[in-house]
Amino acid sequence: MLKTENLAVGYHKRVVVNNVNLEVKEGEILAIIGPNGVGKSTLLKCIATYLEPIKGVVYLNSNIIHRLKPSQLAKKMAVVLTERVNPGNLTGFDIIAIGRHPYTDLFGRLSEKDKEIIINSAKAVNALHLLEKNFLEMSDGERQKIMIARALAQEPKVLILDEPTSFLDARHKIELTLLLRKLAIENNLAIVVTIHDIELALRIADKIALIKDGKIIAYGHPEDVMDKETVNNLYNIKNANFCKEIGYFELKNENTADKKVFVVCGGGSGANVLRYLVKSGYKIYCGVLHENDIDYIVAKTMEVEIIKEKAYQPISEENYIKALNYLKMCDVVIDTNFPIGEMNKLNLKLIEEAKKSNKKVIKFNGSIKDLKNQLLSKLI
Ligand SMILES: Nc1ncnc2c1ncn2[C@@H]1O[C@H](COP(=O)(O)OP(=O)(O)OP(=O)(O)O)[C@@H](O)[C@H]1O
Repeated sequence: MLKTENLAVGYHKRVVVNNVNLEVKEGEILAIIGPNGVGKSTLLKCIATYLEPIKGVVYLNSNIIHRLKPSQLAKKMAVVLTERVNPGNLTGFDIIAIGRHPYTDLFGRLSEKDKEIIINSAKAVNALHLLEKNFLEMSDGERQKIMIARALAQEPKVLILDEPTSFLDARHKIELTLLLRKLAIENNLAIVVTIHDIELALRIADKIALIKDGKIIAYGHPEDVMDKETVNNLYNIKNANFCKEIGYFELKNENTADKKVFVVCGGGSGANVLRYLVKSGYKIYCGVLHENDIDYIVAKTMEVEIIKEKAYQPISEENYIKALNYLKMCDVVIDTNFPIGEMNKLNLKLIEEAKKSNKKVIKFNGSIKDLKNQLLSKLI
């Protein structure tokens, strides 16, 4: 459907992104990701024909897109840019109606069919209630919906969006990304979108292109492309790690509080405790964790000291001894109500050992507030 071939984009012959070879088909979402200023919008503007390529070609089906007449292109491609627009005293309906311009007569008169399409476009983005509302009186999320409805009213095959989530709160971000997914599937649209939120990108995109240093450094299915090294390298991240399995960032465990905490966890009982401790700067040691355990994945992403056990294997005596040595080094032990089964009953023994040797043991009751107070009282 839409394809770039050896494309170089930029301004006044200064190349910003070189050698771009991307493709997006009907029903697919391609997300373009990268740090500020790398050229995501420039690439998008070239694909949308607002900029001529410095080199290479953009194809829409088999047509060279920059050779299509604007009137031909408007029926095939719609573009939603980031810039906040000030259209004057227009309602939601009026703005969406602009999307019908490629189809209306010289005087811009709307037919009954045009009106029906405008209403259906508003419906598709859940914005029927905004048709009568003045655009200038809408919230950012409402405006974004209307701008997308305007694009839909063009009845395009390709939808190009530049940072559509940038002004939106968490709920509207999720709503909008789900909407894009729905549009790709139900309207069979090919969607190209730049997006800063890589956690959302991972969840909605079929393909992802990562831009850095003037080129595409990775391209493919997000699940394949976005591993810790690639994402950390993309953003030069030093104090956090991207977790491929879960698709989000965790802060790294850096010992700034000069206190060592031993956490016995498993099956997710420790994830929030670990997050709190990392934020607070404690040096963290974990008991033995199975390598397929959710707490293992979280702790590993944080670069916490862990003793790893093979999946589905009972904890070995050797690992138990290692854990005991860690435990001795720590100022306090946290028991997170981890699940105790045959596989990890030695972790329970660790808690007993800690109590026997008069270590300070905190039983986590689910409240981080209580944990904080107990830590403060036990560690002073
Ligand atoms: N109209 C222009 N003329 C000349 N240079 C420009 C123009 N617009 C952008 N640039 C430059 O091109 C480079 C890429 O900018 P672009 O806006 O494409 O980056 P971006 O990846 O979209 O950034 P952001 O994430 O901050 O939106 C930057 O160095 C920018 O200064």
